[in-house]
Amino acid sequence: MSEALLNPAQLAAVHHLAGPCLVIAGAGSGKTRVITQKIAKLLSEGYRAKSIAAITFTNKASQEMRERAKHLVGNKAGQDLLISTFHSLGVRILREDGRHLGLKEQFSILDSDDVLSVLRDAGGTTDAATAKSWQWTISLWKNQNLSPQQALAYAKDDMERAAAVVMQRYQERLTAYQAVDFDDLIGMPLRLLQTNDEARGKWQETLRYVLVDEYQDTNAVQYELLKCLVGTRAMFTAVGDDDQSIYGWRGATIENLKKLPVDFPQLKIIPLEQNYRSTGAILRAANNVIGTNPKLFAKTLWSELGEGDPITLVEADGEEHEAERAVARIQSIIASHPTTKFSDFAILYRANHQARIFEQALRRAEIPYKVSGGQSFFDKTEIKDLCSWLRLLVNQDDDPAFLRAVTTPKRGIGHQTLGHLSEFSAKWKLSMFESLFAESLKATLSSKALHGLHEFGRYIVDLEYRARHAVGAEEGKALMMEWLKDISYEQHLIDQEDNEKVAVARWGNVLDFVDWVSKRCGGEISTEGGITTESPRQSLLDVAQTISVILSLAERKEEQDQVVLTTLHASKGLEWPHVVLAGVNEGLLPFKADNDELTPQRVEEERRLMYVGITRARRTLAVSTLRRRKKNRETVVGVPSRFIAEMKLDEGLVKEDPREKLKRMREQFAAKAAASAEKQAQAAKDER
Ligand SMILES: Nc1ncnc2c1ncn2[C@@H]1O[C@H](COP(=O)(O)OP(=O)(O)OP(=O)(O)O)[C@@H](O)[C@H]1O
Ligand SMILES: [Mg+2]
Repeated sequence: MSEALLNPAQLAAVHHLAGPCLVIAGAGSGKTRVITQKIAKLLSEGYRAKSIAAITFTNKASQEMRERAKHLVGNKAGQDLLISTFHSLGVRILREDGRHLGLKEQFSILDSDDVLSVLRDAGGTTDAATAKSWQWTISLWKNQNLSPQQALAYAKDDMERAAAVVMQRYQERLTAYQAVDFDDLIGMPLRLLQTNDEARGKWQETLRYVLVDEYQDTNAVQYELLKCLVGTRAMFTAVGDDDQSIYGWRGATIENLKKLPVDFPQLKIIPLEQNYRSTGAILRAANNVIGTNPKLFAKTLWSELGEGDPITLVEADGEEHEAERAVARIQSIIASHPTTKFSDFAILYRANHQARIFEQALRRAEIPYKVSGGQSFFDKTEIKDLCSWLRLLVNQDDDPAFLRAVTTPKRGIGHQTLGHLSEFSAKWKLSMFESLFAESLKATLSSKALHGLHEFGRYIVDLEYRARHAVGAEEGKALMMEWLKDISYEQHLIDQEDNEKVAVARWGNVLDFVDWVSKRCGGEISTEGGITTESPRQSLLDVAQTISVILSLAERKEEQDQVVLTTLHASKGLEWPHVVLAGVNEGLLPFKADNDELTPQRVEEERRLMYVGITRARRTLAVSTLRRRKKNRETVVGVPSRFIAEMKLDEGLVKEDPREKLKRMREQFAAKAAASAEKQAQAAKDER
């Protein structure tokens, strides 16, 4: 990549080295590209790699930027660049110079759970909700750079005053533990640089040039830190888009954009107007939506990529139907454009919990995917626990599954016993399960231990028998519930979790899993657009077999070619050729909790989120909305999001006709799968 691939405005931003520079421009206009190119420019101007700091919003974005930089400037220089988030830069400053604040080099960093437990302790409460609300409030204060004393003065009611008092005690405890929380990773370096001339001089000398991506989502403390780092030399470039400011709820403030020209009168502001990412249809929809918000910086964004495909509106009957339609869309696009990869697709949603149904549908279709910026349903501890049992039913020689099942929930079989069993099985080349009933095992184990193991073994054999004969949804479900009761799994979750709410949520996941599995036992009858497909009823063991295969496929595939599932927040800065925006309904996007008020400011931030979502798409965009949706386990009527009307799709819209599309898709996909199987068979033959 060379500078030839920059337009004049981008070039101006890259070449402006005389002072501070702000690139303010819409999505996909090449702001991030300006940053990487500017790094190359700085190196060519004689800046040392170690003296250039580029600050990104997430760790993942840092990694990507480093890769791109290496590509441009070579591995050595690429490695030496200081590319990090504000937080990891903060860690670095504190490790080197935290001693001026009384911090040892090896201080610890508390994660959110640690913070909660310190807060419970400091505030003398066991109530999780109270501790959470303190955590939230204290974090917001810290992001506004308020000390506990200032917070107390600032507190506007009894609740806030209580939080400020807890904040004081919380801070004292952190000092005593030599620990810092995430907010301190910004706040403490700032305090250090503001109060210690030597440290400030050192860091200003070390970092000769600073570049900041996603500037619109910095908070007040980060801005102050940036100011301290660049000092009066003010050698920095910030790039951002006020229309993509989506972290206001976490204390990010658009004020930082307004302050910049005031604090740095010599600031050069460069707008970019050409969008290189999206087709005309997508860009128009994005501009229409964001046009509804009040403007901070006027912007025009145009694209040379042509009108492209119209945007597809999908109206789904419910969440499962929505997921099926998304899967069908992926299959259909791949079938008609054979060079398309799975990694060309992203499914974006507002809230993490929306991922699960998509995961299940993708698994069923054997499409590889990864859940980014959140945990996969199938990676949740409770689901992995249950899957280990199912795997063991299918294949008793699966040692890892055996080990997990025999210890989850705990049944008095200790590590020592299992250690002996493992040695024994290795010696005799048996699986652990096979070893259970070996005569000679008696010699190595106490009769109590042996009894426990035998009991477990017999239970598995019996459960396998019953699973083989539990055919259909009702029987499958009944057997699973019986099994969970036999092993007291719900109690196990309660014992494991201090927090009752979490235990209840985990049990809820278990029930969802039971529903999902038993539905498979029932055989599926799905009717879409007049086509009815029916798969036969199966036994629980058959379904367990399919799940085992799917699980092992998923484990093997640590590959790159995967559909991405991610929240809108985590999708910032990224792009995909094909995007599905899911659950575009009132209540979901804009999001509204039951006792929550949707203020105009909130709607504006949600609208920016919608804008971020639309602008991730390069070639095709499907917006899907639910006619009925689940809310607190009840089904309610789904109202399309106001943002759909704001897209003004009238001319450029197709409504997906499920009947035609589905039929065509199934035929194409089947033909393609058959051709590929044939090719593989031929290749195997040739090899022989
Ligand atoms: N001058 C250019 N010529 C061709 N392609 C470009 C040019 N500038 C940027 N691009 C491409 O356009 C796409 C968007 O660029 P980039 O990600 O830098 O935009 P951005 O402004 O940072 O977007 P976002 O606001 O979403 O973060 C990328 O695929 C990038 O490689
Ligand atoms: Mg970007």
